[in-house]
Amino acid sequence: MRNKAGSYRAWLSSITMRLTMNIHPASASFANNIKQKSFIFNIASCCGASVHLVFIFLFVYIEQDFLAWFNIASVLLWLSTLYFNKCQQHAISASIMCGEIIAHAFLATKLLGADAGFQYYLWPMALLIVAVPVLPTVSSALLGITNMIAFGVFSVLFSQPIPGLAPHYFGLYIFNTIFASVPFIIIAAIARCLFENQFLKISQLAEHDELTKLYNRRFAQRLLQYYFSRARCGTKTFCIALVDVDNFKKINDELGHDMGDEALIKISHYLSNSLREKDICCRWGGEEFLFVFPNTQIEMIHKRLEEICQKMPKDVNIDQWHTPISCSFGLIQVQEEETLKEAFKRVDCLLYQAKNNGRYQVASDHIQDSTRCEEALI
Ligand SMILES: Nc1nc2c(ncn2[C@@H]2O[C@H](COP(=O)(O)OP(=O)(O)OP(=O)(O)O)[C@@H](O)[C@H]2O)c(=O)[nH]1
Repeated sequence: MRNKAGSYRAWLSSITMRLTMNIHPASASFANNIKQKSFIFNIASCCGASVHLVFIFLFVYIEQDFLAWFNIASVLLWLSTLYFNKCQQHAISASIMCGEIIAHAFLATKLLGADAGFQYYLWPMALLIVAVPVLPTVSSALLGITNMIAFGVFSVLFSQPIPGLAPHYFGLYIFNTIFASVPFIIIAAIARCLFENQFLKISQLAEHDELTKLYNRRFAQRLLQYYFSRARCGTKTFCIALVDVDNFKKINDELGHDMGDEALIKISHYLSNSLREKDICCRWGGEEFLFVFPNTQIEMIHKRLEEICQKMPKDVNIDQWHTPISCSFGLIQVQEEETLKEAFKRVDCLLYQAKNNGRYQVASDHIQDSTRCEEALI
């Protein structure tokens, strides 16, 4: 019972933490976020100020002087939000916009009736406040709900048409529904684009190695799981190769770690550029790389790797380093029913054998047999 209450409290506190969480200024995405918020809010400020400017003429035309004067103040308020956007005070901007929209919807529906449709502006405002993270999640959700409650209340409270306005209702309704729905769609589309963009950037960061820009080990593991599950169905054969730079420690020791990094970048470029488009090159860790060759037979890949291996000392040149740069390769064709662990044991074993036999060569189960290789490990 106590355990249940404890886990409930932990769940509640984790939810509360998430809901009230703000982006920390030290976060890498902070600068990017600020730019995107400013972009959306500047669009909102400009749209808001322009629509309210049009309202002034509209209210003069239908002889609603009080609303026309009110809208002069509204235009100034919306323009003032541009200043707050510039100062990165988006929460203040959002509060001003929200307050103005609620007050405007209240006055316009009270004086002109809900049939004029001025309450529809509460919808895009609710979307803006909830979709763009300028306020903590709880506060923005509460403001969004407030907008929706206001929409319902105004629609019901002021549902009686105002007798003198009957000829204007159709025009006002069309005008308001268009001018309220266009920002709604624009905000939703921008939020979607930004979300997709961020997601892409985060995936790039999560799947790529910082130094070489190749796919990293996390990605490689997911990729292998995918190919192993396909291979288990018996239709698709694939090969994997483990590649290790020979005597890399010497480069680090003699030229320093920074030059070692430079060398790793050049080696990774050479290796990845030597593969076909459908093959995948990942940095497995340190000076080790993993190749995945989908839907391929080992005979062909073996020849290809021999070529890559042979050409490497000529094609990879590092300043101040006159010893030829080379790699050793272990290559296997993954067998049906073989597990990832078993396949890695085999390929690792072949790489070990290539190293043991003098480096700068390809050891493959197409030529070597893996029993001999396992013996070499003992
Ligand atoms: N500069 C740099 N060095 C790295 C990086 N990752 C691993 N290393 C270095 O790579 C070297 C690997 O050394 P070893 O495992 O002894 O292998 P090796 O010298 O290449 O010798 P063999 O593999 O036996 O041919 C170590 O000196 C690591 O510090 C990196 O990201 N940058």
